[in-house]
Formats: sequence, structure tokens, C-alpha cells
Amino acid sequence: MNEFTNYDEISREKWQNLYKTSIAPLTKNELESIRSLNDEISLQDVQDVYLPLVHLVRLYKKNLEDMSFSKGLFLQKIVKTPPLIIGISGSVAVGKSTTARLVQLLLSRAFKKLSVELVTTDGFLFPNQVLEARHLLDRKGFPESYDMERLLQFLYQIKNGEHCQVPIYSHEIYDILPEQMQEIDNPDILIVEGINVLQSPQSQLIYVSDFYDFSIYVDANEAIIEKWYLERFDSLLKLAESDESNYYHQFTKLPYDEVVALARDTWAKVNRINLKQYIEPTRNRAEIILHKTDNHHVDKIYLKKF
Ligand SMILES: Nc1ncnc2c1ncn2[C@@H]1O[C@H](COP(=O)(O)OP(=O)(O)O)[C@@H](O)[C@H]1O
Ligand SMILES: CC(C)(COP(=O)(O)O)[C@@H](O)C(=O)NCCC(=O)O
Repeated sequence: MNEFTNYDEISREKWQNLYKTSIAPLTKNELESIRSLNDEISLQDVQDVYLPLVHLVRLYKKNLEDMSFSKGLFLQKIVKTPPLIIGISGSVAVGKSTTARLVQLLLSRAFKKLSVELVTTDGFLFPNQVLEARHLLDRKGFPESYDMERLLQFLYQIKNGEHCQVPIYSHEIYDILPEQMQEIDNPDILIVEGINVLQSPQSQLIYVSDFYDFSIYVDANEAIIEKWYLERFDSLLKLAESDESNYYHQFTKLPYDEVVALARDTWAKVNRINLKQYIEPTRNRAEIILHKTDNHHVDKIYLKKF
């Protein structure tokens, strides 16, 4: 069976006309907020692709509320609507965190009174010290480098309305920040972004995907993702140039062609293998697949039929 049998393939042209008239155009302030999030984001894409996407999320939210209400009638007790959890997955450097921040911003605009929080699953990576002791430093990002049970527990606590603390990963120090936590206090909507969002710990009976009400897989051709990875590596190096505490600072001293070779090698030996073996196989668990081409231009969207 074809991997996409279970999906409707929707061209960008068709998608951008869905619900067009019922979505208010972006205001000047909103445009500025998007620009400050990432000035490379195409505003045309926001209008044509991401606004209809947020409109779709509205439908899932309504569905969750209706179901909680109906369950309450059946059980003859008040059942509080749990937070809506949205998972965003895809390869390293495909644009997950940019998509997640954009969706957070657009959802906050669509639901002005609701709180929309964002958590990245790199906070659930084991600290370097643990990875080192388990000889897993060069497996960072692979399933065994994450504390998946802790991620599962966190998702359960969020659905249960509990206050949670999440560790924070820093790309600057290439490790979990010691003694710093992100506080998540009973949000109405939680976005969870990361390469492992649709993966399940092997020993668990509960699937991580059971907790998502909506999920997005950001997809692109592998050669294009490699290009984005190399470009991001380059910008990380520029940011690290005058900062000796930054993990990437050590690479700024190397000749340029050596740096490029190193980044290519990391892509080929780590991130590409991870994509092929563990990330891409979870693609068809997502509700929506956003397919991107050059310049992060979304050309097609797949929506799960059932
Ligand atoms: N929609 C977009 N438009 C333009 N550039 C983007 C877009 N999404 C991501 N990028 C760029 O691509 C690179 C990877 O994006 P990022 O969100 O960091 O990926 P990930 O979180 O998947 O590792 C970054 O340099 C980012 O600025
Ligand atoms: C920490 C990560 C696994 C997380 O990926 P991201 O969420 O940034 O796409 C990744 O950025 C990473 O560090 N991979 C290990 C190999 C490398 O240095 O690229």
C-alpha cells in the first residue's frame, strides 16, 4: 500500500483558497511580529498556507470541546476540556521550530483569550554527561538519546491539567542547561516540537501519539534539507564568532572548507541516518504533512482522510 493512500493530496493552489473569505488578513503589527520571529519567512506563505492551517486547528479544537461535553453528559459529571496538544515533527533543520513558533503566534491571534505554549523535545535529551557515560554522544537525536518516558509522563501531566517543569536544551552550549527549567502552567493549547514527536518508547503500552489532537510533519527532499542544515550551521558559526563559551566557537577557528566538510559529515553520519531510520518512518502518523521545496516554499499539503 502506498504511504500516502490514507491522505488527500492538496495542491497549494487549492489549499490557499480554502476558507479564504473567513480569515481576517494579517495586521501591520502581526506582520511585524512574524518578521521578528524570522525575517526569511515568506508572508505569502503565511497568508496562503499557515492561516488556513490554523483555521483547520480550530476545527480540531471544537471537536475536542464537543467530545468533552458529550462525555460529561454520558458520565453525568463536569468533564473539563483538556488542553489541545499539537505535535510538530520532521528532520533536523527542516524548519520545525520556525513552523512551531509561527503556528504559536497565529494561534494566539486566532484565540486571543487562550494561552498557547510551546515546548521543544530537545529538552528531553539526556544531558551530555549521561550520553557520554552511555557512549551515546555521537547518537544525539537518535531515539536512545531521549528520556522518552519523561516526555510521555509530561504529556500525561499536561492533559491532566498539572503544572509542569521541562528541562531546556541549549544549542549554544550543546547540552541541557543546568538548573534552568521552562514552567508550563495549564495552557489551553500546547505545541510540542521535535524530531521524535511521533515516536514511541519501545517498552511502553501507551503511545506518545495518543496524546496529540493534531500533528504536523514538515517534509522536504533530503538534498534540500541538507542545504538548509549547512546554511544553519554557517549562521550558528557566525553567531559564535565572538563568544568563546559557545559550542560552535571551536569551529570558527578552522579553515572554511574544513568546516563545510565537518558539517557535511555530521549531516551524512548522524542527521541523515536518523531521518531515514527513525524520523521519516513516522511521517504517516501525522494528521497533516506540509511538503516544502526550495526557499521553504510549501507546494503541497497532505491531510489524513481517516
Ligand atoms: N518558513 C521558513 N522560511 C524561511 N526560512 C526558514 C523557514 N523555516 C525554517 N527556515 C530556516 O531553515 C533553517 C532550519 O530551520 P529550523 O526551524 O531551525 O529547523 P529545525 O527546528 O527543524 O531544526 C533555519 O536557518 C531557519 O531560519
Ligand atoms: C539536538 C538535535 C538532536 C535537535 O534537533 P532540532 O530539534 O534542532 O531539529 C540536533 O540539533 C542535533 O544536535 N543533532 C546532533 C548532530 C548535530 O550536531 O547536528
